[in-house]
Amino acid sequence: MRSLMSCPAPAKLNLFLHVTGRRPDGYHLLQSVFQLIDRCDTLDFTLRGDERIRRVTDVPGVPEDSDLVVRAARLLQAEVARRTGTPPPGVDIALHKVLPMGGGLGGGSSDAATTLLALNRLWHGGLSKQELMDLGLPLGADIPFFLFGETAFAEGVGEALRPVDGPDCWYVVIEPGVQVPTGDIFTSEHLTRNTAAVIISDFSRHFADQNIGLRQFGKNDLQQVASRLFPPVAQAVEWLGVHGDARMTGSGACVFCAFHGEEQADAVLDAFGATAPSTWKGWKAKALRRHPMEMFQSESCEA
Ligand SMILES: C[C@@](CO)(OP(=O)(O)O)[C@H](O)COP(=O)(O)OP(=O)(O)OC[C@H]1O[C@@H](n2ccc(N)nc2=O)[C@H](O)[C@@H]1O
Ligand SMILES: Nc1ncnc2c1ncn2[C@@H]1O[C@H](COP(=O)(O)OP(=O)(O)O)[C@@H](O)[C@H]1O
Repeated sequence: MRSLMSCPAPAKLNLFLHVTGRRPDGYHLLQSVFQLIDRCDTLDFTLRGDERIRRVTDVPGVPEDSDLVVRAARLLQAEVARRTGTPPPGVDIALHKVLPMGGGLGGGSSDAATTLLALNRLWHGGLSKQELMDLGLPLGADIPFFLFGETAFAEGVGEALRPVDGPDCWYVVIEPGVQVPTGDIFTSEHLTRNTAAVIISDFSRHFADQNIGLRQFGKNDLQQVASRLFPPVAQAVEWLGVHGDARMTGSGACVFCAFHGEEQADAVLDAFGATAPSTWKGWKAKALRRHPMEMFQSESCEA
């Protein structure tokens, strides 16, 4: 049996990230806007003749069985088997990582979301978008957003999502050569957990105001803690801050800044090549209104 499907897993940026409280189980209540960008991991799926789920590429630091891609595939396989009475065929998954781990770009969650979308189709699973979101949430709080598939205002731990318009722009993103473990940031005694709640129209009004330009909305409450624990994060914010309103995404470590055009982003990357530390990486990406797998059924995956 052979059916090959090649699919993108895009990164996200948190345009702002407020910690507004804490649930009884210790998880933090957030408000954020998630923005998709056109920098992606790629996953190739090949159906097998048996029922095994295998990752066939090496991902340094992530054993096969703990990879979110493998865990997501196994969850869906069990769910489809429960619904149809027959387990769907196994699959070989080749994961080609481009997105850094512990970067705040949601790479692992995006890989898992793409896996759920691709296998739901390959297996004719018939799960709705909401059912896939519910299945993915226990694996990672960012997974529902990638399945939601468009710029979103997020609340709860990131699972309560509403569509919102983000700015149409280019981003320069810096990877400052460190990996930030999300748990270390949320457990810090220095984290503030009481930012006042905003409403979705506060965000929309901010970017509708012509005088604001690309100045960012709100703040990232995790940035101060990450900067303290990982000084290269603060250094990257300072470096990029010379060129615009720079900020960290998610729990870090990556730092980003918005620009109206690709040429401006290119000019910043020229300066980056000349003056930034050699341990950092810098690249540009365009804001995406929608997930590239939205067109999934027709074009963006070659089945
Ligand atoms: C901060 C965000 C913002 O988009 O993204 P990343 O920076 O990871 O991309 C997410 O909320 C990351 O959610 P998620 O991807 O589920 O985080 P995990 O790595 O599973 O969380 C590691 C640990 O952080 C803590 N944690 C996580 C999320 C949250 N809302 N409250 C928490 O307290 C929990 O202790 C959890 O065990
Ligand atoms: N497919 C995967 N890609 C990346 N990381 C993964 C994957 N599966 C599990 N992980 C684990 O999840 C952690 C967080 O990775 P990632 O989602 O890329 O970063 P972040 O949550 O900071 O955006 C990694 O350090 C790794 O241990």
